[in-house]
Amino acid sequence: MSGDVRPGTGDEPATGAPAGANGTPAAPGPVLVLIGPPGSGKSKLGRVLAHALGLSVRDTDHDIERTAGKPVSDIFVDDGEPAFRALERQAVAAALAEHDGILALGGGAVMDPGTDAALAAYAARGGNVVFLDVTLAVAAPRVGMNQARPLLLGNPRQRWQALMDERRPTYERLATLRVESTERPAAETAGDVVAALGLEPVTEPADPKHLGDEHPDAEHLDDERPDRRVAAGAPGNGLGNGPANEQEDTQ
Ligand SMILES: Nc1ncnc2c1ncn2[C@@H]1O[C@H](COP(=O)(O)OP(=O)(O)O)[C@@H](O)[C@H]1O
Ligand SMILES: O=C(O)C1=C[C@@H](OP(=O)(O)O)[C@@H](O)[C@H](O)C1
Ligand SMILES: [Mg+2]
Repeated sequence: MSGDVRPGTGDEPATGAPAGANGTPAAPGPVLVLIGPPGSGKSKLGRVLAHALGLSVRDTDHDIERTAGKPVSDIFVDDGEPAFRALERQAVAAALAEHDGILALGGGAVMDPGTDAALAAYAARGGNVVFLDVTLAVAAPRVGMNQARPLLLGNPRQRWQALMDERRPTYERLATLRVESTERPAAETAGDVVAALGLEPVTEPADPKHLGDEHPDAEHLDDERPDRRVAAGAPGNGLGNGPANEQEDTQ
């Protein structure tokens, strides 16, 4: 296990509230929310966790792209970052209110004061805010020169570190659980999250439609086709493993 639970929450039930099916908090909202910088693996872990737990996954970047009808990178170029952040604020609020599975946020979402407050309230009512912590050395090859991350264009390593330095205090303050996203396979990191929160993996593969595959832009947004993304469950934790999990993301 690499990670820690925020002091004061470690002795409580995984969801901090009487649990429903597979850790679903009694209070409305996602089973868990993934936060962290670009390349920490929020989008990927979201899908792996959802598949392993038999839950649906929602990624606010995908919601924003669907609303805007274009990729995040185009929103930044055509409309500017403030317009993207406004869409993101709405997308996160809607997802926190509506979604009851796994929720992956964009890396900068937590810096919006309204989103910050909404996540703090979600955690206060027993929600799980999972900070995927990662070093520049691990994140840099993952994000690379990917044009889909407009904030990293120019000098990706310098930009990434500057963003992380600015955001780390917020990630740490909001997190109820911090897990290190290292060079291990994503399924192992997901296993840490599952174990720390006391969630129950399913043994049968989840229906692909629960993995975001129905998203109209899924092919563009995410070239990991869910039905071939997660291989056979790893012994003991029901999580997929291996090369099928290591394909390239765009967000
Ligand atoms: N644990 C991991 N091991 C190897 N590659 C990973 C891991 N987690 C994510 N990746 C890869 O890194 C890239 C960025 O991951 P992604 O989930 O999009 O990060 P985020 O949503 O946090 O920006 C993707 O190509 C993804 O497949
Ligand atoms: O860090 C950020 O401000 C951003 C991160 C991206 O999401 P990922 O963290 O999933 O890459 C995406 O929301 C947008 O490019 C802005
Ligand atoms: Mg992402």
